Amino acid sequence: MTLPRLFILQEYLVLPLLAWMALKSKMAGVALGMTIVGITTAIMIHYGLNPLGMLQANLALTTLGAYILCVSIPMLVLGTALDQLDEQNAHLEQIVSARTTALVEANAELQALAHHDPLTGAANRRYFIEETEKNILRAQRYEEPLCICILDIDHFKAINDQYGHGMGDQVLKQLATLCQSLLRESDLFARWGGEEFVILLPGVDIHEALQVADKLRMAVASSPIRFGQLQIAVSFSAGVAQCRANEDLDSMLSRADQGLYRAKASGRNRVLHTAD
Ligand SMILES: Nc1nc2c(ncn2[C@@H]2O[C@H](COP(=O)(O)OP(=O)(O)OP(=O)(O)O)[C@@H](O)[C@H]2O)c(=O)[nH]1
Repeated sequence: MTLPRLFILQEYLVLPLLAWMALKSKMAGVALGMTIVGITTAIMIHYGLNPLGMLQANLALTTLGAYILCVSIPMLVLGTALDQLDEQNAHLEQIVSARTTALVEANAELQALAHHDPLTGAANRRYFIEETEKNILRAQRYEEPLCICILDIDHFKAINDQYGHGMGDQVLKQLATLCQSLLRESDLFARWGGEEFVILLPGVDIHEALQVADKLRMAVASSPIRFGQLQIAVSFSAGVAQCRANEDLDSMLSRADQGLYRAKASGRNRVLHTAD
């Protein structure tokens, strides 16, 4: 039996279906689509429902074979191209993701460089100023105590002159590491410049700040700095100031500096605050 030409499975009507399957499932879709078309048409031919409008089954099967060959080649090309496109997209996504990770890491490194002193690893002057100014405003608003401390290594020039800059750098590094290990997480230890360091002590009044600074002073004085075969004793002098109402960082630094000056003048290796 031959189906009326209008109602039979028109070969070109199958093409949009195959193209759709190729787009959806790429090569797998093309293979599945061609299999469904081939099997369905072969079964129809077997039962005499000749979808290709031919009376002779063997002629219809030959035509089906040729049809499948003609349709499958462009569909396979399409499926392969889409598969390759997918692979390229996945590869591009990998590259973008790797570059994004590298950028995030580089950004974190830049942030660390922008906030830290390269020699000692302590916070740098700029970061200290930013953080301390914020903390001063907060402390004044909530009427909480806050102190800063300036410490300066004693006779540092003599250390450089006598043992060389390598030893001088080692002193700076080891002193910074030791002091940081003795401070709270909420404190901020920073290199102000040269052999001078500053400490932000939030939530701490002048009595506690003097105690903290003295604890650091004693620890430094009793921990000789080792560099190669050399071992030397180091000390520092420090000045401390507690934040007053409406006072800014410059004023606090200047008062702490007066304490430091007095500590140096009265023999070094001590911690003092301003007399006023
Ligand atoms: N090794 C080294 N030396 C530095 C660095 N920055 C500054 N200095 C040296 O630190 C020395 C500071 O000397 P001074 O300001 O005279 O102070 P001091 O010798 O410690 O004297 P007092 O503070 O009065 O006890 C100078 O010789 C600087 O060259 C650094 O990063 N590494």
